[in-house]
Amino acid sequence: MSTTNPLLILIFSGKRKSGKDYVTDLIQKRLGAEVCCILRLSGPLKEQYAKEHGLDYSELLGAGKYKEHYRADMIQWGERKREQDPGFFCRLAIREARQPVWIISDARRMSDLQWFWREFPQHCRCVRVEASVRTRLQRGWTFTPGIDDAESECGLDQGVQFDWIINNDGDDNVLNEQLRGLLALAKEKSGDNMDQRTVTVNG
Ligand SMILES: Nc1ncnc2c1ncn2[C@@H]1O[C@H](COP(=O)(O)OP(=O)(O)O)[C@@H](O)[C@H]1O
Ligand SMILES: C[C@@](O)(CCOP(=O)(O)OP(=O)(O)O)CC(=O)O
Repeated sequence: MSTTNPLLILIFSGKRKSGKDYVTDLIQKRLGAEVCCILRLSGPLKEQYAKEHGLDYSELLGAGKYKEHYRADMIQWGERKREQDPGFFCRLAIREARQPVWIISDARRMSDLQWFWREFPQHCRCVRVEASVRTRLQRGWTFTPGIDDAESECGLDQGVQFDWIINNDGDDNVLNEQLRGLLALAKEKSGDNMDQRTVTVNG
């Protein structure tokens, strides 16, 4: 499989409603869509799951009850797929990425991190988005047994050396201040030599 070689891969994880989408959207706005793309591992997962089960993919992408109705089964289905092929969703997620900076907005499992580190050892950085339970509750989160205490939500709670931990409880000023280092690195990398950015992904 041929793809375009990234210069930086920012791999984001965090609990539900910690603000991963909010923070990654903000970073993409700062860098511009030609420089930075947002890739979701859950995108191809939902697409394949919908195909195999005769479901509505666009409804699964939404934030409504439809996705929640299928979430537990989707998690289990995705885990079975990953057991057979740990890179399955990672490869699908990056297939159309052309920008120099990639944001993976929803890493959940060690196998996802390991796949990226193995394929792109020079380019990966891990970022954790954190928000308090109180903030997450205000954003509409409710604890769901079988989901919030399972690997899908807790798989990266331990054992990862994060390059940045972003606290997302405050206002945009607090957030912007914490993103300075990360944005500076992305600008530095994407300003680097952008030649020879074609690579073959095997795993
Ligand atoms: N710093 C913030 N300021 C204002 N609203 C935020 C902030 N972070 C997240 N939100 C809001 O909280 C909700 C959950 O955030 P989201 O990014 O979807 O979380 P996650 O992707 O981690 O589940 C969204 O409605 C989002 O707009
Ligand atoms: C089956 C999932 O991929 C569903 C993920 O759906 P979203 O990516 O929409 O996640 P939330 O922000 O938590 O609502 C989870 C997994 O185990 O891979």
